[in-house]
Amino acid sequence: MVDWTEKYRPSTLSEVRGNNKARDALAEWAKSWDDHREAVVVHGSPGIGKTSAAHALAADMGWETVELNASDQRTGDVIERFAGRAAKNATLAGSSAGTSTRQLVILDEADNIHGNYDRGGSSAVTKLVKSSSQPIVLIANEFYDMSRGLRNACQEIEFRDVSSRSIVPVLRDICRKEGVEFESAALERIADMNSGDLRSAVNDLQAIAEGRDRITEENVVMGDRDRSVGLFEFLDAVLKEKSAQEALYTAYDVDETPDDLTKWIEDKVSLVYEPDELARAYEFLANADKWLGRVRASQNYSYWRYATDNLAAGVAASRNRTRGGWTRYGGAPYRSTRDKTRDTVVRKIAEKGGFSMATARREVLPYLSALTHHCKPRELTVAMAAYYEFDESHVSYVTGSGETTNKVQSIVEDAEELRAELVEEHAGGAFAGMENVETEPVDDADDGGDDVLDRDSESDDSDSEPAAASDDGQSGLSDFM
Ligand SMILES: Nc1ncnc2c1ncn2[C@@H]1O[C@H](COP(=O)(O)OP(=O)(O)OP(=O)(O)O)[C@@H](O)[C@H]1O
Repeated sequence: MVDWTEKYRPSTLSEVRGNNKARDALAEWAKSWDDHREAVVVHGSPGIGKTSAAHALAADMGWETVELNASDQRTGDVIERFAGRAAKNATLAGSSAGTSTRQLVILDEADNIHGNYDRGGSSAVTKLVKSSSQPIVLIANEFYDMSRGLRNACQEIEFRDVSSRSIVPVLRDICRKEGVEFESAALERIADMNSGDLRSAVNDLQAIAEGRDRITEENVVMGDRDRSVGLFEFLDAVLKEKSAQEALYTAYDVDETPDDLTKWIEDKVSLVYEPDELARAYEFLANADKWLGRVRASQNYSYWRYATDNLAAGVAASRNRTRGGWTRYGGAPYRSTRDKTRDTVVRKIAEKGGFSMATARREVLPYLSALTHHCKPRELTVAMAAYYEFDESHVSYVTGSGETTNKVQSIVEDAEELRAELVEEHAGGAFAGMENVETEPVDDADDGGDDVLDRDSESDDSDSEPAAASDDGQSGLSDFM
């Protein structure tokens, strides 16, 4: 059981489907590199073949590759040394072999440099790009998230989402190689469902084909998706009962984020799986962790999809057989203090706004973080803390500031005052109403002691059902400024 997106990664540019023009431009860039010596940015949505194209290009040109991931490296300094060394090695190798072997430097997540590098990272990369003695391909989702200096220093090639028409032949080739029969309509449907993202189309195909030697259009249709699923039903689906495809769909119906689902599966899989199954499952979990890491580094939540593919379909496909019976799954998996703080913050946001946990986490939290980065503007940070009743640890989590700073403490104090004033002013009104909504203790995440969740308490677990918003629960921070 191997990951088909890896197994069928294009090995030459001609196997990269769709984007013919962009592909030709990339080949042309490489062939003429000696004349212009510029780096190139390849940008476009996740899963459409940018990284594959860079590797395939190197293979076609007979170049070595060095891959750097922007979010892995702490400082621009590291890149400079790393790429400098790569360049030097290449020169040495080239001169000793009497040929000019090139090393293609592939810098992934180039749109994510300022966020994750220490100060100066972006300019260090720009400097590297300008002075490199080796060709560099930068990969990015968002061209305009790169600094202007960096953009100006590079050629630019855009990859567009891959059309269904181009996705279908990729799926067809894989089916033939895997000996899976198919109805054309089934492959067309998979292509359509994945709107331009080849990685997720291939993942879907693998989940659907698991345990089948023929796939029909009917197999592709999602069942009843309009229900919510509890954690233990999800664990049973993945670890014991369901096909890879059904396990994947079940994962979409649990109101938990992929980080939490991954932790649950990691924690419980060994209660059910035998050693050979476990070994395969851990590989998929490692993949899921990789995608979660990319979400954290880039705040690009489209990667969640790939994490879910791995943690649900991949882990389910790692089983040799289905199992029945009842499993004592026990308590919630270990979570760090930071995880618990995050969960409390997300829950408070979900409750105040009437959002699902996933929406609070994916859409609202990043937005609040961006608005109040390092507690600026202060007034807005105070208003936010008042509205959501955040304490110091919550404010510092959201704003990315140190918890014990006087700044955070004084913000929380002011927030408490503001809240008291507003409650008084609006006595009987919306704010006071919210006060009532909040009286029930909804979160036990911060005390660390009683996280234990068992089957009996699952149904009254307040996690999955955020309290309804009060009348104007969605009215926004500006109302309190
Ligand atoms: N254009 C394509 N032709 C053939 N296969 C593709 C193509 N695009 C993606 N794939 C499949 O999807 C997988 C992921 O592609 P790749 O890593 O190149 O995407 P990407 O655009 O670099 O995405 P990301 O920005 O998420 O890294 C490949 O291993 C391959 O299986």
